[in-house]
Amino acid sequence: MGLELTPPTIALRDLTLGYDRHPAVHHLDGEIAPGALLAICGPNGAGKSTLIKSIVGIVNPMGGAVDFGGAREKHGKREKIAYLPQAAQIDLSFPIDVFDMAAMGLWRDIGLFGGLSKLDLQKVREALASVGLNGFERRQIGALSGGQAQRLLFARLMLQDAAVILLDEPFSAIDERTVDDLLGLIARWRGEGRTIVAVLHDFDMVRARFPETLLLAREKIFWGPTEEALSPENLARARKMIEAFDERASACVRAG
Ligand SMILES: Nc1ncnc2c1ncn2[C@@H]1O[C@H](COP(=O)(O)OP(=O)(O)OP(=O)(O)O)[C@@H](O)[C@H]1O
Repeated sequence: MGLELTPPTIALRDLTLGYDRHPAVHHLDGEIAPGALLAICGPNGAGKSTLIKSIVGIVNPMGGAVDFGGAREKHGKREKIAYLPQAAQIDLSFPIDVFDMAAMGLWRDIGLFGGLSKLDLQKVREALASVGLNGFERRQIGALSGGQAQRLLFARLMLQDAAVILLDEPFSAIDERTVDDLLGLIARWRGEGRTIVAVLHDFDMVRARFPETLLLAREKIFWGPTEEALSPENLARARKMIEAFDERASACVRAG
């Protein structure tokens, strides 16, 4: 599948994010270059999901901005961002089969009530085949294993044909073979010039596959080459930073 739009530079400018006026991410600056393959790492509660959601536009900044350099509106269309939330936030219990679920990746192009053309049907079949789900087209999604469900979600992402793809812990509770297959897809997307940002906890995988890493612990600990980002010193600083926040949190609870 060719890339219709070149990815924008995504600039985070003094970005502060939070919930109910409690900041979760502080004063973050940095740029995600077009075609970047960026891992976001950090302890639990570091603000990784919150950051991803702010790039998608689900969480609004308390301060600063996520700046697409005016490129979010191009050719009369909103720049497409594909987003895969954490598995726990995805409801796979509704009655729909694998084929129709994957085809939902095309809805921006065909509209909610548009029919699928022959070419669309072909695209869906190809996407399912490329994640190893041929033969599963008419299976209800609730009857898939965790790994098969994740393959399906990757097929749907692929059909969105977005210039920017954001993945929040895409490999938790997924077996090694599925992870390898899905990492292969990510490499293919990168080869097509897409920007890919993934929240990941497996440092070995990040070192092997992701050239650039943002190590986050409520604020930027390091953003740059992965080997440096994940140095023992930076990881220790990230842990300390989160512990400091936890202490403050429990002090507030006691005070309340
Ligand atoms: N909807 C929400 N309402 C209030 N607070 C929230 C909400 N979502 C997240 N938070 C808080 O914001 C902080 C950052 O959470 P976030 O989920 O971004 O961290 P994370 O780095 O993705 O963590 P994990 O690795 O555990 O998924 C945490 O203190 C969390 O409790």
